Amino acid sequence: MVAMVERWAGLGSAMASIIFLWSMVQNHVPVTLRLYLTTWAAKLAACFSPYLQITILENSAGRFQQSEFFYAVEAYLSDACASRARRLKAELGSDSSNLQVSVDDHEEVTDEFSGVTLWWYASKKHSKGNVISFYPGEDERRFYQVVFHRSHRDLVVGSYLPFVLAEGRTVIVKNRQRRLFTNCGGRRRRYLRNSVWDYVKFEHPATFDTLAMDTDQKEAIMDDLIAFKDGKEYYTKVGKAWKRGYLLYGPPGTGKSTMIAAMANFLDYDVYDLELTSVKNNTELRKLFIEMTSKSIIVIEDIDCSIDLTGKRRKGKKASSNKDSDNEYEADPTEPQKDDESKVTLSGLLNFIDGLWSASGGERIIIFTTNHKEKLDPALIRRGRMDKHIEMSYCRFEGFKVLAKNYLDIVEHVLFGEIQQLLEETDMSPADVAENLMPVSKKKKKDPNMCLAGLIAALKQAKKDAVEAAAAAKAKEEEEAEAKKAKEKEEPKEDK
Ligand SMILES: Nc1ncnc2c1ncn2[C@@H]1O[C@H](COP(=O)(O)OP(=O)(O)OP(=O)(O)O)[C@@H](O)[C@H]1O
Repeated sequence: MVAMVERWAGLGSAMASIIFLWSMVQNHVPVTLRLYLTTWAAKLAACFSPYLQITILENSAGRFQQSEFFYAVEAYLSDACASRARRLKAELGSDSSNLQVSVDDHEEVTDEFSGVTLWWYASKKHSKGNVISFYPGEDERRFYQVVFHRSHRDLVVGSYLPFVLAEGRTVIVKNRQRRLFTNCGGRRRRYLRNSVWDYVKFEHPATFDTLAMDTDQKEAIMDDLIAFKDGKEYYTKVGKAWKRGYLLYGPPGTGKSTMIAAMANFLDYDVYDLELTSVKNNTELRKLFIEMTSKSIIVIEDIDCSIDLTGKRRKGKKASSNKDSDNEYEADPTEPQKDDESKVTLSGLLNFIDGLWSASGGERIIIFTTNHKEKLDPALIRRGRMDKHIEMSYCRFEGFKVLAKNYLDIVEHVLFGEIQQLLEETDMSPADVAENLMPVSKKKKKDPNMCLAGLIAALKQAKKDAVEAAAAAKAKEEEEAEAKKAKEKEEPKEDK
């Protein structure tokens, strides 16, 4: 042991002499030659070094996929080694009271495995060349490196790294903080995060229990989701990409967005809210798809408003916040019209839904929502693309009972009979029913009688309005028929 120490001390003084000489020489050597010598010195040092290093990049497959191994390492180090690091970063965990502390970038930490010491460190690399950059930018790739003695190579590759992967996965599941991604966030924020997506924590509380819907329909959807989630082997066996499409259609306020949140909570998936009107062209769309992770739900709301079914994207903003006019877009007259190559097209969208890109990563659900199913191109919603079409409809008694439990904590009431009768005769959305069950004052909150009486009044009013609207429509129809008849009578006279 002493001899070994002496040998290392000798080596240390030799190194000190070399460094001293090098500092003297480099002032008199041209820059190009200096770079050349530095590169060779690094290569030489690597050859003689008794240590090996393994790099784990954040992006694998040429940047197209985020590496699961990288995130497993990140989670493992945070959990197992963070206590030994000097510089840490802290973030809020899955519930806001849960603080997650992890190792900061450019920090080195040690780990022990079967009596062997390993050194980990995190850094960033510039994609164009070998320059290590310490500033956030679009072309930076994060990576972890583990350094160990070459005699432990088999142990590290065969046992340690698989151990890190398994432990990291467990930590990820434990700390999983689901995210709601959007492509509408500020460009600057996305740039700083080095991603085309911006995100916030996904916190929607909806579940299938709180969803007002026919019980059988609800159970069928949950069964379908479970079959999908557990279906990896099945999809591989039949040679299909592991993805599933759902079309949610129905009038405004019937719970399409709520259903998406319930699905995400049920499956424990992230949600990507894709706003097509903010996507410049098919190339940008491809980039967005590539950067989505697996175990995610991709949502395109009001699909009939985003894509012109002749294949061209509509431009401009929503004309009004009025639900009934949600499908209308006004062209911006100040903006010059661009040619088709600079737009997202229907065929571009279809390519990414069922093209090769959609298969990378797997375990993805794609959901379209619309208030007007009949306006959609059959190609867009055919089975295989949108595998399941789910109608979200007006509130009936079964749905109402769920809302009464959610909002008033009651499962029975003397007024339920009258409400059931009215709900069968009137089309009212669950959103409107829920609105009537919401407390408007402290007093009303304590009194379900008042809420239910208010709902009965609203249902009666809605029924009356519907009868009047139907009578007015009928009268108009009759008037038009009369006018047509009168015109037909007059026309032969004129001919004479
Ligand atoms: N089926 C439902 N079950 C429980 N709550 C519902 C349901 N439908 C609507 N709601 C309530 O109404 C609100 C609006 O519903 P939601 O946004 O899900 O409707 P939507 O069908 O997506 O509407 P739009 O077509 O206008 O986007 C929700 O926040 C929720 O509180």
